[in-house]
Amino acid sequence: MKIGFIGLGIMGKPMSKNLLKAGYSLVVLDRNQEAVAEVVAAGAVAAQSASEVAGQVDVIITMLPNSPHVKEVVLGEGGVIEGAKAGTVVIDMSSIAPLASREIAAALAEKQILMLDAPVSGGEPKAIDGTLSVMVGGDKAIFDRYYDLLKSMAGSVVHTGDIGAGNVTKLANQVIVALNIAAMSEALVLATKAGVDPELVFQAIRGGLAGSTVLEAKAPMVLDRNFKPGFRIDLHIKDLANALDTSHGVGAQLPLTAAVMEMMQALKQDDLGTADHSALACYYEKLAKVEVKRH
Ligand SMILES: NC(=O)c1ccc[n+]([C@@H]2O[C@H](COP(=O)([O-])OP(=O)(O)OC[C@H]3O[C@@H](n4cnc5c(N)ncnc54)[C@H](O)[C@@H]3O)[C@@H](O)[C@H]2O)c1
Ligand SMILES: O=C(O)[C@H](O)CO
Repeated sequence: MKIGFIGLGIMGKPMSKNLLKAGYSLVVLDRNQEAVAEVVAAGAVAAQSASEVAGQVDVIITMLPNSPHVKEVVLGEGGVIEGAKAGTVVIDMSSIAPLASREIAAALAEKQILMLDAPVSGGEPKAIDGTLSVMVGGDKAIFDRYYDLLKSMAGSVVHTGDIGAGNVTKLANQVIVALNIAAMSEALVLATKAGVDPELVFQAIRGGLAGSTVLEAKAPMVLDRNFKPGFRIDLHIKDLANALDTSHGVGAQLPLTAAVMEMMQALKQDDLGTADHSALACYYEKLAKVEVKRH
């Protein structure tokens, strides 16, 4: 099967390489020509525009930063909608606003182009290993048809409802991840300030009830002072903004999410927007005038 893949960033590059390894033929596009060259060297063919990608394939995967990027690439001038024939399927794996997914799907439906929203969790390490968690919204029959394709990049692929449900699920994921990193940061700063080695605290608690995937992935980054993304604070601000917007629309209250959003915005003001979201620890460190690190 020939697949289009648009967006070869931190996540899209390893995901596209896993599709090549699984035997799919790929037509790829990104603004970053270095990323394109790397995936072409692994066996893909490059295209010059999204409409050119769409003209050569039956399925197009997008892995772009946010709603405006997906709208531009799919519906804009030279976009997917201009090159795709009726029956083509767009699988948007970016994390975008659920409302935007529904709007893009409705515009595509006017040309009989189908869509799934299929955002992912697991970060760069799981994108490389092909063990991402994929959460999918859209027609169940289309989900079933493309389950194997998605599974070749993932450890789990779960259909959570109609179009937009994938991104609602991803917002729930992002709330949990943000609050977990905040809790971890708060705890490690407390221990450090109280004179206990944070590395020993991590070793002591990781097997207990406080242990988590977030603690395993992010505590070592804080202890090593390694804030290379990973997942940028800027992108997490985007997700929390989408979560807060969605919560207002549906009448849910997210007081902890709102608090962590303010912390992330303060870090962006301190020029940490491009740092990994584990740099949330720096917010607490600044308040407590202490640094969490291995002794
Ligand atoms: N990084 C993570 O750990 C992670 C994990 C899960 C989900 N996500 C989500 O996945 C999506 C992608 O994240 P990422 O970290 O790979 O971002 P990234 O910024 O590394 O990659 C985005 C890519 O899209 C390309 N791009 C942007 N606009 C384009 C356009 N108009 N035409 C062609 N290419 C264009 C960029 O050049 C870049 O290579 C985001 O929605 C993010 O929230 C990221
Ligand atoms: O779940 C994840 O992979 C991170 O929170 C980035 O989206």
